[in-house]
Amino acid sequence: MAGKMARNPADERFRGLDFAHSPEMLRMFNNIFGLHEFRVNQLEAINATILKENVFVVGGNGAGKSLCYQLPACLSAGVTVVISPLKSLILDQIQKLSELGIKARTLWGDHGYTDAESIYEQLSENDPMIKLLYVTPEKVRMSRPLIEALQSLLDRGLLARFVIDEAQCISQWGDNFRPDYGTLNELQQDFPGVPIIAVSGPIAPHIQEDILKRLQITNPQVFTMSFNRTNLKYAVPTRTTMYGEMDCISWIKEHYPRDSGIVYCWRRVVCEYMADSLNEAGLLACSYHAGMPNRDRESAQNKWKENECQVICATVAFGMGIHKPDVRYVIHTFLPKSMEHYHRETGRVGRDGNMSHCVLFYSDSDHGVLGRAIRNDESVDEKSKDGELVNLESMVEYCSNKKDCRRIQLLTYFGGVATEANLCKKNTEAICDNCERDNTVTDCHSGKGQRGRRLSWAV
Ligand SMILES: Nc1ncnc2c1ncn2[C@@H]1O[C@H](COP(=O)(O)OP(=O)(O)OP(=O)(O)O)[C@@H](O)[C@H]1O
Repeated sequence: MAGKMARNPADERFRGLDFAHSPEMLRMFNNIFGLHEFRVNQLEAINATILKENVFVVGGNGAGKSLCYQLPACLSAGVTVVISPLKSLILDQIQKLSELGIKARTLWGDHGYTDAESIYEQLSENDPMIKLLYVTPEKVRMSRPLIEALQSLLDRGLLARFVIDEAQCISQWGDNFRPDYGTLNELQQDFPGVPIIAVSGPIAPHIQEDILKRLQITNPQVFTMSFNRTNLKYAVPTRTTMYGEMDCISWIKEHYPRDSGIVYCWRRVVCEYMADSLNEAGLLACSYHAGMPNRDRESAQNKWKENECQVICATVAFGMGIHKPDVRYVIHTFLPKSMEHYHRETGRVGRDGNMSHCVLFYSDSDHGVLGRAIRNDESVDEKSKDGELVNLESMVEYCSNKKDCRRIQLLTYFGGVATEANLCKKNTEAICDNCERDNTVTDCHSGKGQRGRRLSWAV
């Protein structure tokens, strides 16, 4: 049942601007958010959310998923509670909302007592000014004062909805690094009648199904937003050395000798080796990984954000919650864990809409090395390992496919709606490596993607 819904396009009931809330919603869309045209399925997801449906929104990076709950939050009476995994993501959102004049606050584990007390006080008012309250999953499950404040909001009819952001963290197939996400299905029993909107980054249909099953959301309306980043140019060249430092140096010097970029490395030690190699070659590089003291990590990140350092050589932990608009390239020097990881990691470039590159330096040997690492990982249970190995196979398939359009391969994998405008040939610049070769543009036209599956063109 859930699987079927995950693939279905938005329900027609939620289309259009004929609802009682539409005029005010449109006014806020234009005047507060400064936006003029809804993106694919955005209006439908917003309407369904305002109409108190349980909603699941899935889409690529920068697709505009946040608006699907931020706009309803402004329009609804009461407080929208957003559960988000990372402080950096939370702070980024709150800053953006403050700039728009929307009152958003956060409570996290180490929040100062006075701030927390003032927030609880505001939540106890008859008509709280706070429209969005951001919390971590740990906080919402463990903090007695917060649970009591939410219960009080519920009793007074002021708990507008729960938003589960970064819902891909719930799946055993994806990022199961936050166990408290796994208990969020209890929200429905603890706060009956409060709608839930789950928001996920790029995930394949089988992972959507897994998340819906785990969250046990009653009758969810599923909306898929775009996975296609038309300004990104994908390529998978062969890696010529073990760590790919020479490949990176010559590629960066040829394409972006001065622009901002990210080089993802497999291990912490490789980040440092890569940064040293790039610096020796005359490129300004910093390393960033969890083994560094906080102070050094922050300093590297700030230097990179301020363009004092051009390339950041990091493990994939880097980038979540960092919205630097002018990142021109992301290079992977090893095989990403899954198509989901790859899509998310490459999603960190080109947020300003300008042409940007996603280069994956691949070696056939990566398959065996990563497969062994997964099998030998004692911290992961056998079932999760099986999921990770299946994910890895999809990634290998993508890298080994030298024929089909990369964009189409990605879209097919994510089960997104492909339109004529999604074709590489429609992008004057951002044509993938496979389409640049002779006969492959014809394959794009035939609509054949990965494993020969056909895409449904909505033209
Ligand atoms: N309808 C729209 N028209 C133009 N810009 C939009 C629209 N909706 C959202 N945006 C803009 O797109 C950018 C990305 O939006 P948002 O942060 O909601 O994306 P997201 O899907 O949550 O991505 P991520 O998962 O990467 O955070 C923002 O700058 C936002 O203002």
